[in-house]
Amino acid sequence: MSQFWRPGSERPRTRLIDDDEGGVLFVPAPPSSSSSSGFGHSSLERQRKRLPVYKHRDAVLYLVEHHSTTIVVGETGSGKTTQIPQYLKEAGWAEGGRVIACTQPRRLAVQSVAARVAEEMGVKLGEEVGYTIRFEDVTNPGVTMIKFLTDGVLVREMMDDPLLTKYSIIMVDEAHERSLSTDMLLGLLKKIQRRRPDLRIIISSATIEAKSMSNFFNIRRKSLAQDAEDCAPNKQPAILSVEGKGYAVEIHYVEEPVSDYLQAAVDTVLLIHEKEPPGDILVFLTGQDDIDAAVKLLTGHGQQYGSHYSDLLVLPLYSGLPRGEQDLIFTPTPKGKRKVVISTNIAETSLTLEGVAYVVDSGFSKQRFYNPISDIENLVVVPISKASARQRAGRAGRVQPGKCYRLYTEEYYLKEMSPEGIPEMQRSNLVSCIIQLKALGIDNILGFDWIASPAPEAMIRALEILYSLGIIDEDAKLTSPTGFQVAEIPLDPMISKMILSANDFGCTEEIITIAAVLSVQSIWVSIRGVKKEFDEAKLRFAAAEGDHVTFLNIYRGFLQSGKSSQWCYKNFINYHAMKKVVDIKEQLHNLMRRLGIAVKSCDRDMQAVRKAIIAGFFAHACHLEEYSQNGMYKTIRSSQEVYIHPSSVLFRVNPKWVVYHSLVSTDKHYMRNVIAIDPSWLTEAAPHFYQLRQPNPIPY
Ligand SMILES: Nc1ncnc2c1ncn2[C@@H]1O[C@H](COP(=O)(O)OP(=O)(O)OP(=O)(O)O)[C@@H](O)[C@H]1O
Repeated sequence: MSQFWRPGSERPRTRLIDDDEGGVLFVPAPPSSSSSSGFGHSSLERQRKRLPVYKHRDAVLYLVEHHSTTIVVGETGSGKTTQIPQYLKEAGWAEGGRVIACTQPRRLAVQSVAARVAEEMGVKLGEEVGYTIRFEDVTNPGVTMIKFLTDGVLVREMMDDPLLTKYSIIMVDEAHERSLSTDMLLGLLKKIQRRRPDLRIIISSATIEAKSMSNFFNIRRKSLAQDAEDCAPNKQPAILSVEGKGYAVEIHYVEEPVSDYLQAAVDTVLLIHEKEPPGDILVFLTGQDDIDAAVKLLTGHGQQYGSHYSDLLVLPLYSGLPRGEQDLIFTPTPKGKRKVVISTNIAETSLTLEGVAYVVDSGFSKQRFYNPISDIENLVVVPISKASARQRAGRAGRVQPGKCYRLYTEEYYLKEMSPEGIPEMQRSNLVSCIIQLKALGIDNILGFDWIASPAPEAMIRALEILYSLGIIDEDAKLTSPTGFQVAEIPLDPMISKMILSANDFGCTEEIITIAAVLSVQSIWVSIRGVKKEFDEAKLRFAAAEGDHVTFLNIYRGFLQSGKSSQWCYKNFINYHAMKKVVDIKEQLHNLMRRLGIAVKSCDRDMQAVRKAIIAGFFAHACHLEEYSQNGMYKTIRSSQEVYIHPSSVLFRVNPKWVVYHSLVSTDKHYMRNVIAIDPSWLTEAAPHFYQLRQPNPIPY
């Protein structure tokens, strides 16, 4: 603790938010504002007019009218996301049944921003303002004028409507995040623009490199005369810089690098609580493990040191957290309490948490890195970029002045931190992305107009996997019907292939249940301090075949209980997750109907179920090392050392042959959701794959 600056304990080295050249971008705070919720429409109207973007309303509308693409760069909290869609609606861009779309990389942001805009417009969410995320559509076709959605959902919509004809304007928000779907979307939108001169695109962010984005969208004109004839807008992108920001955010840096960012974050929270005036705290850590540890330390502190610290209301936030628990971060902080939200970078962009006055930034995040040689995706803790650091600081100062405590030195920030992160496209498994592009008729994936090209090795590996699954043929074209059907299912291609194969084994009913469970993060609720009871509850459902069959037992139990929340509570099962499973299953049912596949049950023939799982996941087969004392397996495909995850019902059971759903890597590679198999089923399901991959036959 002593090695870093203590807030309030000595004179802080304070910087106002500065740009990379050290110039001060601080703009005096507007007159004090009140919080929104519970306030009347006119108060919200006043708040809207105080936002920096309001002064640029006419400029936004002018540029959008006259340019195919407009790039809007404006400080965090300046009002881009919530205001621009409303200006466009007011200017008539949603008339005649047209819709204004605004995409976000994250589901949580989609939901919260849509709710805010509906509130500002005084309408019910799901009517004039709605949102769509995977498996959740809160819109009313024909009524919804402003629609928030994830960029992934918009790409998927193109399968039914390749030119996205219902949209007059598509605003790609937080484009700096460069998620896989954002990059795909940008390339696709550029293609659509050529066919739809009426479509307008807005790219917005606080931290985007506007010039390179503008170069990407700079479509060469046919000729000025031709343009005039087409009444086409100017194809050269316009760049609008929204000057000004909401409230001041003081940035504090540590004097010396910290050796343990988790402990430093906890200490900083305690010091803020001790020394600083009321205001909630938002802490950025890397993942669930870190977050759980910090929650434990902070709540433990409260119990140990009494009333002052027990004023802290500590809440975790990560994508795997059930919806009900995520929603707690938006509820007003009870009087006399200070909320501490400990989050992954899920809260880094777009979110406004009303009470937050302090941000603690660890300087790290967890990112996926895919290794195409081993076909393993690792979650790695890496330093964040400057763009992320500025976004994190921007979560303070939205409804009141704020402070951001960076747990790294100013010198590090200025001299060593990279300006932007690596686009997800260049560190991801590309299987899903390739299927989607192929389904949209883009066969030459390498020749696609990427804003940053993906690695050729990852591309080759993805094509190999798709070929082995029978989703593409020798010419790398989608197979019919399998390839086209897989593309229709909004799930990982291996799961989609498993669902389609279930038809051959007469167990589609069971397999779509399993697919639905695999689509929610976790159906268990693990409560600290009751491990024994939790393990006992798990055992009540455990199936010798493995986790997937265990899920079927739980699902059956839930239905037999009449979908009771009490039953869930008693069995440590997450009620919200189970409701979601029922909902997703229903949607998969409808999808099967659309694909002309009858949903049949195999009536507890678990061999059929396991064979269907293998049809999708044969590439994830592993064999227990013969003399292994510690449950070490090797993947058949690349001889990687892997272990069964302790959360699996097969943990310590260690069947000889298994197939897993996914790997998580911490100190070791752990298999999550594991099923025991007979090795002969592998060659039965994928003889081509095992001949190709396995020069020495599998040792039966
Ligand atoms: N849920 C909310 N409650 C209270 N105020 C809100 C809420 N959402 C937005 N605001 C207010 O509107 C302002 C603008 O938010 P908006 O999300 O439009 O900004 P932005 O420029 O898109 O920021 P970012 O780049 O961080 O996403 C916030 O700074 C805040 O003052």
